[in-house]
Amino acid sequence: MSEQDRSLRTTTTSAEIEPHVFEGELVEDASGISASRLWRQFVNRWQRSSRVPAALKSRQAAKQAVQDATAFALRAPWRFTTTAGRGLLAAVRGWRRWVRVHDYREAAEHSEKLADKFTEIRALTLFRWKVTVAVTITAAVLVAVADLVYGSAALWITGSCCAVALAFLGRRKDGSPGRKPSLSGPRTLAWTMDPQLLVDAFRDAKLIGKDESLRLVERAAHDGAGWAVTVDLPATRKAADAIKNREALASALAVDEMQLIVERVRGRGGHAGRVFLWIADEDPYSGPPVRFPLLDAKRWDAWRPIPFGQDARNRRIDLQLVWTSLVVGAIPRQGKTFAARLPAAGLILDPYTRLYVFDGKGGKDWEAAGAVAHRFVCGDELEHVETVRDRLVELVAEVQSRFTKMSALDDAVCPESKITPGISRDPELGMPITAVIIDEVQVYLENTTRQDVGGKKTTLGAYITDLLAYLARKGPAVGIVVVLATQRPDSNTIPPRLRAVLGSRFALRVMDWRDSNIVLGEQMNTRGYDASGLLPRHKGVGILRPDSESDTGSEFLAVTVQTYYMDNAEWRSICTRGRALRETAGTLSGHAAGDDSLQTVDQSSVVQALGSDTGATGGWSGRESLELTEPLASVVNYLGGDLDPGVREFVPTAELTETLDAEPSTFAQRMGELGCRPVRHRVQNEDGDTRRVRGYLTAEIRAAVERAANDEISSPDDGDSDPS
Ligand SMILES: Nc1ncnc2c1ncn2[C@@H]1O[C@H](COP(=O)(O)OP(=O)(O)OP(=O)(O)O)[C@@H](O)[C@H]1O
Repeated sequence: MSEQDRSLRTTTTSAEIEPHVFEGELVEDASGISASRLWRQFVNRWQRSSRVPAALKSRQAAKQAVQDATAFALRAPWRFTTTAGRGLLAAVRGWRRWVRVHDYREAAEHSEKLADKFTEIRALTLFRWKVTVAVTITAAVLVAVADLVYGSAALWITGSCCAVALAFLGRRKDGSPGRKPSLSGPRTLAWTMDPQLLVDAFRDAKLIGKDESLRLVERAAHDGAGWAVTVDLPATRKAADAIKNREALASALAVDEMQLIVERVRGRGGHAGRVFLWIADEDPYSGPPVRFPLLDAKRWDAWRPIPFGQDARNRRIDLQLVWTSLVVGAIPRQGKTFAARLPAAGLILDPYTRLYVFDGKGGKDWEAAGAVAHRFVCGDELEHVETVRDRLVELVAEVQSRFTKMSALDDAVCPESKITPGISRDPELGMPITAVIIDEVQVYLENTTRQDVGGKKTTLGAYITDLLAYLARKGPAVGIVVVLATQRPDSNTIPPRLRAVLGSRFALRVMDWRDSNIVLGEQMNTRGYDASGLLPRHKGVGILRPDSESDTGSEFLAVTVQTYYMDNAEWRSICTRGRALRETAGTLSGHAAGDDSLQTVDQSSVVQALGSDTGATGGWSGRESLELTEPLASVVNYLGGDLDPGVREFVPTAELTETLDAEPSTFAQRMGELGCRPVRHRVQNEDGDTRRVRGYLTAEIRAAVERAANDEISSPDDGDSDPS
């Protein structure tokens, strides 16, 4: 058989056999394979199992685990203690929130119903305190009993259980590393429940130091439309500073400063460090205007304080007019005219009162007063300004004649050389309470028409200023009341010589603190009273500084007042009523009675009166025309004739600062800049004792004025610049 045949056969054979060969697996010997296979399977599963701890999966991991376990064991006591401590803190905090009914209170605060819920909250707080005390006592008794029965083991077990529970409570949770930051909720009233917050607020406002605290004289209580609390400051702190820093305190308490009233508690039960706080629930001046109470009065007595407005706590604020004068200052449209018409209305309703009404605006605002006024001028033309001047000259002459008349009166009728209600109503004496009411007084004070007064050249405006200053200074004793309103309360419009003698001040909103100080008095902004901070929407709201010298001098330095509201129709009806009252009493006179004739007046005696008092002519006070700088101008104005050589040698600093209402250190500094140095001088008091006081020699003041005349003193700026 050939090679080819063999190959063909093989091919053929294999082709024949192939269909009978099946797929198969090569199987090793069974006994040798299974043990190693099982081990590998086990190792495989052990390594991959998530249930087997990593530390047991490799030798290296086990070593690391042992190291970690050792470290953990060493750190465990410390960690347990801190965790339990954290738990204790959390527990105390939780208990505090619970016992103070925090959740309920917050809900009430959010819905602004805290005031309504106050009693409920207080009752619940008390109840929870009782529960706390009961639980504490019970727990203590149980532990004591357990200790007696089972020995100290019971204490250890209880302590351990508590520690574990606290540790559990204080454990760190993912995403809560330590204290949770919280969004601040309304903190406005939180202090009412927690006095500590009040202490914090005083600290934040820098009214007390870090280590100082407050003493709560009375717990916070809801009073009217706000919360009231009385506190005692630490011994080194003054209530006046709290009043001064009202804004900072308002910020610390998270309220608008308009809502916060800070008052010093005076008189019985009060002292220099006792502060009364009242926080209004909402803007106290946002409500509707309050009706003027005298609208319903048939008549009024000018000697009685006249209702003027309400403070934030809705307390009525009255204005005493007899013995004093009033200036109202504000930017336009804030309620100046409306405010000035309130005292005018009170005076109109007294038929024994005589009125001089001058309206520099010339509108309808005062028109109705023409029916009742003894003298009435409405307009800003030169003829009007001249008429105002003539009427004031007439009145100055009358003041002189009243003094003469009063000096001749019997002691029984006139005991104190001051007008009395009896004198003012006696038709035979002819000395009724006489009010000079001038709206937009700047129209008259700023008139620059040249005027010759007693041979001295001056302006019409300056002359009117002198006349008004005389009336405001000398007039109150004989029943003259000056009420001025101006929309330009700057130092050029109301010169210091006039400003210094105006007793009561009312500042509605003004442009800045300087203007506010011009109306309210020097340094008033640094004492916490700044009318530039009043809001434009608060029409008729202003800061009232009543005359501290008047007999009814109030206990507060100044107060924010919302004036009563009297619309034009009501004002007209008051004027009509005033006229009817005068007709009945037979006191209708002058313009209202159709008599506008000018009285003949001895001009030279008027000039002389002004010269010896306000200094329009001659005398040392006449040096005001030099445009003296402050405070020299006010000093010269105040001392007047006392500055003449040989009259008065020395004037105490305290007298000047008190009279001029100046801050002593600033006053001394400015006087020093003007070359006046204080000296110590012996003065005799009323008891005849002598003592040494600081003050100024009038010769020094004269010298400073002389230097001003010689232009040795720089600027004539008499602005109320405030160092603050
Ligand atoms: N007590 C008040 N309560 C509410 N609104 C008031 C009060 N007083 C005045 N107003 C309102 O303020 C507005 C301005 O008042 P007023 O005319 O007295 O301002 P003014 O300061 O005299 O303005 P001007 O300088 O232009 O004369 C008035 O229209 C009045 O409605």
